[in-house]
Amino acid sequence: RMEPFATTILGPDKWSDNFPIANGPRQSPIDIVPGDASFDGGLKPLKLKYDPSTCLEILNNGHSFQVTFVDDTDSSTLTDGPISGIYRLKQFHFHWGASDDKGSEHTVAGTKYPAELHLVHWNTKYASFGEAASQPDGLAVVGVFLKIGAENANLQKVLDVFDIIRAKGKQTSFANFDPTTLLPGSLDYWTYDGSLTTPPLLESVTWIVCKEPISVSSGQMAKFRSLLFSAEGEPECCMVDNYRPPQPLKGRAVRASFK
Ligand SMILES: NS(=O)(=O)c1ccc(C(=O)NCc2ccccc2F)cc1
Ligand SMILES: [Zn+2]
Repeated sequence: RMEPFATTILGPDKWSDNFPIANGPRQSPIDIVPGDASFDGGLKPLKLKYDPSTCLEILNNGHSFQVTFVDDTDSSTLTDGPISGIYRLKQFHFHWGASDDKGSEHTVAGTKYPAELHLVHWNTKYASFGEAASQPDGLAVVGVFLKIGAENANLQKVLDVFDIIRAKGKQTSFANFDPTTLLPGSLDYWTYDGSLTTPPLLESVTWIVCKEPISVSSGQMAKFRSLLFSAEGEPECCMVDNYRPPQPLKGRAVRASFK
């Protein structure tokens, strides 16, 4: 059985050697058990306002691919939901498996989805993403599950540039993409206090996980798996299983925005 991130120097089981916070009190992802989540009528609907003109580039960073946004103004923001203040969109990326039966980081009553989208935002009460990332209320990540079904035309716009960013370190300009097109019809969500799911695993994330998945076709999932963990000139290593498994809840409450 291939351990997740087996192809990187440090698999998730070994992250605690260099990042002791890996065994901390608010680590992510988690298994979300809908029956254990408590409905909170005080939770506001998510307000996501994205300006496609802030979309900048797409890059293969060696553990996922990410689409990065210009974040020097409040053009693309997350407000309301479980958070207070204004959080700016920095980037979005995905996690996925070697096969359609795994790949998501969060699970729902033990169910794994083939992939999970993360839209990463930082609290503008801090000066930068880097500073916010070290604060308990610094980041807010919206998670969206991908479920095998109809081909997703909006997602395809991202997959169409994969041949250019196939290897680690490759990047290309990527303009006028609207991440709103990757959101499900319903923005019902679960929320809990967590962390980055890759090193440095900082415990600075308010997680907002949408209940409704978006669709992806099996062929599109194959395209995700055509990316490489390896750089040009290195032995080719397919980018798959770049997900951290669920971590202990350690007494945390998971709240639901819906009944
Ligand atoms: N999978 S996820 O939880 O959504 C996640 C989101 C962002 C990062 C990140 O930006 N890491 C680099 C980084 C970390 C801290 C400070 C600056 C950085 F660039 C890592 C994981
Ligand atoms: Zn992520």
